[in-house]
Amino acid sequence: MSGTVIATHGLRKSFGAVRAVDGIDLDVRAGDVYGFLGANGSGKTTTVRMLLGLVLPTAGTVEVLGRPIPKAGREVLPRVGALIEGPAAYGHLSATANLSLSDASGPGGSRRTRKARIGEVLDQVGLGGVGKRAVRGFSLGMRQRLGLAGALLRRPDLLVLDEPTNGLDPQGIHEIRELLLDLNRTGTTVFLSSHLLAEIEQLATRVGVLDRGRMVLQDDLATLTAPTGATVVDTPRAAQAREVLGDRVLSADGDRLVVRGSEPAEVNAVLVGAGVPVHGLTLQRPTLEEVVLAAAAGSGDRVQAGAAS
Ligand SMILES: Nc1ncnc2c1ncn2[C@@H]1O[C@H](COP(=O)(O)OP(=O)(O)OP(=O)(O)O)[C@@H](O)[C@H]1O
Repeated sequence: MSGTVIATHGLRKSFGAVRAVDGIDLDVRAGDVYGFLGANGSGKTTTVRMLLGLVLPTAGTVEVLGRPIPKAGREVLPRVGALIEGPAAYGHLSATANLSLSDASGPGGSRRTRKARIGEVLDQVGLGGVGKRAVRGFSLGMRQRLGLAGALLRRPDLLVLDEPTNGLDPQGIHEIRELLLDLNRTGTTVFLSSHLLAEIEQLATRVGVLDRGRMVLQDDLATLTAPTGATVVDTPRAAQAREVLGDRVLSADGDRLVVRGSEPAEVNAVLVGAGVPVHGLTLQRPTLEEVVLAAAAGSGDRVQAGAAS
């Protein structure tokens, strides 16, 4: 698979006077882990629903795997695994029975391979030991994993996940992250929404930021957090270092200076040559949080920066 996997143009959804999604152009490419970041209520779920043909846009177009949605949904959606808010399951049935039902009810699931595929996806999401247990007794995290198992049943080319780590404990979050990265390494394009900046920063190769229905930023994470051309120096003799470096010092904060120049070794040589001890040198890079804050005043504090462990 190559090229564009999700493309929307001017995608909009209004609910009465509320523009939940306000003219967005998503650009997701094969091989991406695309992090769709936005505060609660910014329009992520509505967008995801439009990608899957569950909600009709008010205006604009959606293409998934090169085909228009909802028109070509029957052809495209069997190649897409999806997990959207609060996956539903029958509580009185086992995990295996639930997966068997959803495989049988959707298009394209071969009965011959069903049992093997179910066993495989339960193992993948860490539910291998509890496949026979009734879902009624599952924790929220286990239900979330079961939903993810359902999304993986057809070995999709594209996974679309709305807040996939909601309700998981730190260990569960870690496991899902590893699983998504593994799937991505073996060729699955992953589109996931989250309100957690740290989660997106740890997972995504490409980032889109939604703020009150509008896209305020979309680019590769590596580009967004590329070195700024400055070096951060830690030295116990900051005053002396400032004298040596003169107007190359862009800012100073205690023992830490930001110095113009993208070769730490060169900065080190200048300082050490002048007898200034250096404790640390790093290339300065903006964090995703800083980039998001700069792109949309007000949106950065609505997106949760808290660590996704
Ligand atoms: N069916 C609906 N009818 C009316 N308004 C809606 C409907 N669905 C969503 N909205 C509104 O659209 C806006 C975007 O909601 P949406 O659920 O897409 O956001 P979100 O980013 O997914 O947030 P969350 O993470 O809280 O689900 C909100 O103001 C919401 O109240």
